[in-house]
Amino acid sequence: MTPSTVKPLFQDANVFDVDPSTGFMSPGVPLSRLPVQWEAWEAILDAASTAKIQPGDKPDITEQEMAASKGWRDSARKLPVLSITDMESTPVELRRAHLVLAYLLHFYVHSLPPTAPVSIPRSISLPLLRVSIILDIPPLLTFADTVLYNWVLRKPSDSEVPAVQNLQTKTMFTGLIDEEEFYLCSGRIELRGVEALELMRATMDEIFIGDGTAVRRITEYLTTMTGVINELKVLLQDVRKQCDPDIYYNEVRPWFRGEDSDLERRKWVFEGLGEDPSLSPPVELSGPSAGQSSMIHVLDIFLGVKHQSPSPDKPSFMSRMQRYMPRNHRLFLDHLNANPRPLRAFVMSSENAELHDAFNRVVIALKEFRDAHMIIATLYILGPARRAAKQVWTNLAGPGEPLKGTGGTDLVKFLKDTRSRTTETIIP
Ligand code: HEM
Repeated sequence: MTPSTVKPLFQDANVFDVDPSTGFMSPGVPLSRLPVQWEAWEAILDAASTAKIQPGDKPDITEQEMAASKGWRDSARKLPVLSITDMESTPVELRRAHLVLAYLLHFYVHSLPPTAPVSIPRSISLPLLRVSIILDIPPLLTFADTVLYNWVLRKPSDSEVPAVQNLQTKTMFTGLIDEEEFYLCSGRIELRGVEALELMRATMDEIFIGDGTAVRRITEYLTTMTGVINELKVLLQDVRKQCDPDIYYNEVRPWFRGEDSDLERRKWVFEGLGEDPSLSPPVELSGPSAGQSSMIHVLDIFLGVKHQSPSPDKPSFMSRMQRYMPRNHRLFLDHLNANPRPLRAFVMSSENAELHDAFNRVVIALKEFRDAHMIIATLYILGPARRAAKQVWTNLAGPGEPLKGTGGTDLVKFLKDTRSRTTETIIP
């Protein structure tokens, strides 16, 4: 294959909804309220926040709080099934609709008493299933809903690219700064990562040229990228500044559980599903995880980090998480994966010591990002789980079984594995 016959991989990034300024984040401020036709959804979502609906398995939940939840759920159940026909060709409305309906779904399911059957009313289930089919993502809360399409500007700005510190979260379960900072930490990483995307694009272009000048330029790009990934690590560690681990674990995280993390292993029933032949039951429902961040997946693909599944007949967690990404971002990852000239092979065949070093330093930076991430996961999940009077996660797992992540993973083993896979990418 000659350079002239090969189309650079990143050339059509826009086609995949990867914006040159905001990367995987919405290219402009996302729609913050649906048009009046769907105001009933927005209004009932506001009502959940105003009534301060609490998780049904909150250890010290009061009679009053249970009554408020029940009142809210009754109102949600009484809503009419609104048609989505008029938004079908308007992606920004579809995305906001998915977000609003998914928050409603999680409010509904997780405010139920812990042993009540999970039966999602038609008013929520039918439009959510329909919107999800068009968007080609599962009908529950995803990373895109909580982060990519869930922000406004803190202060008005003329700049096309929002400054990382100028983001504010739009929709939340608790309204707590801890929840907001949990989302914004990821949002800042997405925005800061845009430079890494640009460096990847430039690197791929140079690989297609492949001469001595290209090797020198790639070495420079990789060196810059190491600095960017180090900054992503700092942004991750900064979550500790305003997100308290116990508040996160006890008050925010319970809202995120998917069907596969349900404490009572209840099946989620989507009412009305059988009355519309175009709908089929969801296959798998994992809660939102930053494991759905395309940014980290792109870095893995670019560097050649290969994640493996614990069993050969099951997809790896990372490939499973791609099902939860916006469809075009998933296609972008497939496109990059099909790269006929991967960077790692190019570096190995170049036999250039400086390029080797620069490549390995990027891999080490990503490994160090994962080291920091493990410390964060320990601080925000393992620590509070041990401290919690009622250890919900260990209850789920049963005595002697490992602690589970939001995506249903054996948390510690899984995070150690992804880190090992990163280390294995270093060129000896
Ligand atoms: C307080 C902050 C965070 C906590 C408590 C946390 C926790 C976790 C947990 C428990 C998992 C296991 C998978 C699951 O079941 O969901 C996970 C995976 C993952 N998280 Fe986080 N996370 C945090 C922030 C972030 C951020 C900001 C990012 C980057 C945008 C990130 C990226 C990932 C990735 C890529 C995975 C897949 C495993 C890997 O690549 O190593 N996380 N996280």
